[in-house]
Amino acid sequence: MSIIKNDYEKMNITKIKKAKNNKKLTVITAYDALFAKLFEEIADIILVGDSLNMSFAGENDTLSATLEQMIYHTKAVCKGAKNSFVVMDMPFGTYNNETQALKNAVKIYQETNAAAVKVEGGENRAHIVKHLTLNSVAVMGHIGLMPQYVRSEGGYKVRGKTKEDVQQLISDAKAIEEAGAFCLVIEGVMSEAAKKITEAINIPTIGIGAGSDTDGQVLVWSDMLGFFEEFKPKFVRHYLNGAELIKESVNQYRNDVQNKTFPGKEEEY
Ligand SMILES: Nc1nc(=O)c2c([nH]1)NC[C@@H]1CN(c3ccc(C(=O)N[C@@H](CCC(=O)O)C(=O)O)cc3)CN21
Ligand SMILES: CC(C)C(=O)C(=O)O
Ligand SMILES: [Mg+2]
Repeated sequence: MSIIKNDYEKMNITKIKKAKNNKKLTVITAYDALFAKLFEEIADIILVGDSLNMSFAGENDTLSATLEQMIYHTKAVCKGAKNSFVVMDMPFGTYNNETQALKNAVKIYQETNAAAVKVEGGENRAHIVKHLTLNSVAVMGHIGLMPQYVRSEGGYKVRGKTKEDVQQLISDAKAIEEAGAFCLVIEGVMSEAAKKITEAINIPTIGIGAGSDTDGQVLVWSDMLGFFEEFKPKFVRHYLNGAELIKESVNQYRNDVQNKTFPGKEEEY
């Protein structure tokens, strides 16, 4: 434990809100119990992102992730990180209207220990966020580049490049705050715009590809640890050469098997 220097404290909504203009929030994704346990006492929030559809399931985008799959992974993450504030992404198509969104959010609360859900959308979806928060569901918003819109938008596009778009993003952020969200992810937004959005609202913003002026940062665990070799957008920093280290180790294992040095005497019964 001694090598990990941190001031970990168990998170709750009140503490997260107080982090605005205070301590930067560190958010990381997790998809299973083993990794969730490793992140538990370091990250402020663990996100079970629908990015798992790409980095876990090998699909090309997040759209085919199902509610059942997300619940399965969220259960595993909550088991591994019992003390963490866990947020689950509501997958594409599970919050198209108020009634459907609430029904699915209640199912998430009934079947997992997630503390909150995350939904993508700005002004256009604020009424859905409002319906959830009015019914006691804690909601993290997500604006800017919204991966669940990739097919309808025809790609991933960095936002906030024009005055008009910056104004739209600020309106989106305000609408989501007004709807009762406790926190807001800003993804793929020009840094200057993300700064303006952060200044325009009173709930903490969590950036990914949105510069350093948000109230926190989020990264996908397999990106930042270098396990997802094909995915290296500009905003990812590799803190570990995961893929390289794993391939070297498995290669070593194969060599040991082939030259019969594994198992050794001390590994036998
Ligand atoms: N593993 C993983 N990490 C993520 O960060 C992530 C996912 N999956 N899945 C869901 C979304 C998809 N994300 C993406 C996907 C592609 C780009 C991308 O192509 N970015 C371009 C910039 C595009 C532009 O300039 O308009 C890049 O080259 O960085 C960015 C974010 C972020 N999210
Ligand atoms: C990248 C984060 C914000 C996310 O939504 C995900 O992991 O699905
Ligand atoms: Mg997501």
